[in-house]
Amino acid sequence: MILRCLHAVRRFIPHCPALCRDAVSKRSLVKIPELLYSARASARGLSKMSLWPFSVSPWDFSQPNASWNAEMQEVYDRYNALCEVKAEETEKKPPWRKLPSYNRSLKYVTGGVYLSKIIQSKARLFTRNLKEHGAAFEYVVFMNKQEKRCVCLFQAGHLLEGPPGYVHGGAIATMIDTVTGTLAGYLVGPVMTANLNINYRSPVPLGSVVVLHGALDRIEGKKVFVTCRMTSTDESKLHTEATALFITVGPQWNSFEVS
Ligand SMILES: CCCCCCCCCCCCCC(=O)SCCNC(=O)CCNC(=O)[C@H](O)C(C)(C)COP(=O)(O)OP(=O)(O)OC[C@H]1O[C@@H](n2cnc3c(N)ncnc32)[C@H](O)[C@@H]1OP(=O)(O)O
Repeated sequence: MILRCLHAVRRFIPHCPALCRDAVSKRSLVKIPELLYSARASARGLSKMSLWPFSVSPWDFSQPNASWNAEMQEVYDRYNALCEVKAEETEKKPPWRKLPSYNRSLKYVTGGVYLSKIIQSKARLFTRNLKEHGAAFEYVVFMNKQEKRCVCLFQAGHLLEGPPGYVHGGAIATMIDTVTGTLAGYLVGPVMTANLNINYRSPVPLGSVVVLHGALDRIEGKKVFVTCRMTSTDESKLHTEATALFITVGPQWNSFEVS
């Protein structure tokens, strides 16, 4: 009976969040304790989590979940606490802000006049296209707009293997592109990656937690230069260094053609 109701609700909510999709499967009943665990894991996260399966608000993938290991949770708590610290007495907003993360970054951008509606509706952000927690990219970005920098906590899941036991270089590049692109986009609006240069210094063990430190280098007209370092959580070990160039793209972005 419950499942029939859930199916009926689903039919009338075409774009319900992942949780709602989960809720209509029998497996979802197994996932409910996991959600409650997540909620307990972060009391702060609880206020922002949607435990109500029929919510039409988009699912925020950067909330703590049961797949996070103790290190990920500990570093998250540390940065999350900064989001409530005001810079000065006179400062209204704290300098740090946790960014939400959805599985469509720009749901209503057409992506091109010839992109079919089916492709559009099925399109998902590359780093957020798995329902299984912890399998691939578990990450959360904290932004400091005043200092024009951000940090990203990244726990690399088992599906990101490259060399045995270590994270694939392409997965690392994906995270660097995501973090630097998010920073550039946050500061100047829509951008496209024009150039990404990466030096891999030491391999990242699968399942480990690392921190990506993104910083604005400079802006020259349409060009936005960003640097990124990937380190261990205590910053004692450098895994990767990178520079990225983004080009600001205006409203014409909507009219890109897909050949
Ligand atoms: C708030 C935000 C939240 C976001 C959440 C989402 C998270 C996800 C974030 C994920 C993020 C993922 C993001 C992704 O993955 S984006 C996907 C990967 N990137 C692409 O597919 C981009 C493909 N390329 C292009 O579309 C164009 O070439 C672009 C748009 C990049 C430039 O266009 P165009 O070619 O028409 O350029 P222009 O004529 O206006 O030139 C302007 C200036 O730029 C200089 N230039 C150009 N190219 C290069 C180059 N390669 N090296 C050095 N310089 C270069 C150029 O010389 C000129 O300089 P100047 O003569 O003025 O000095």
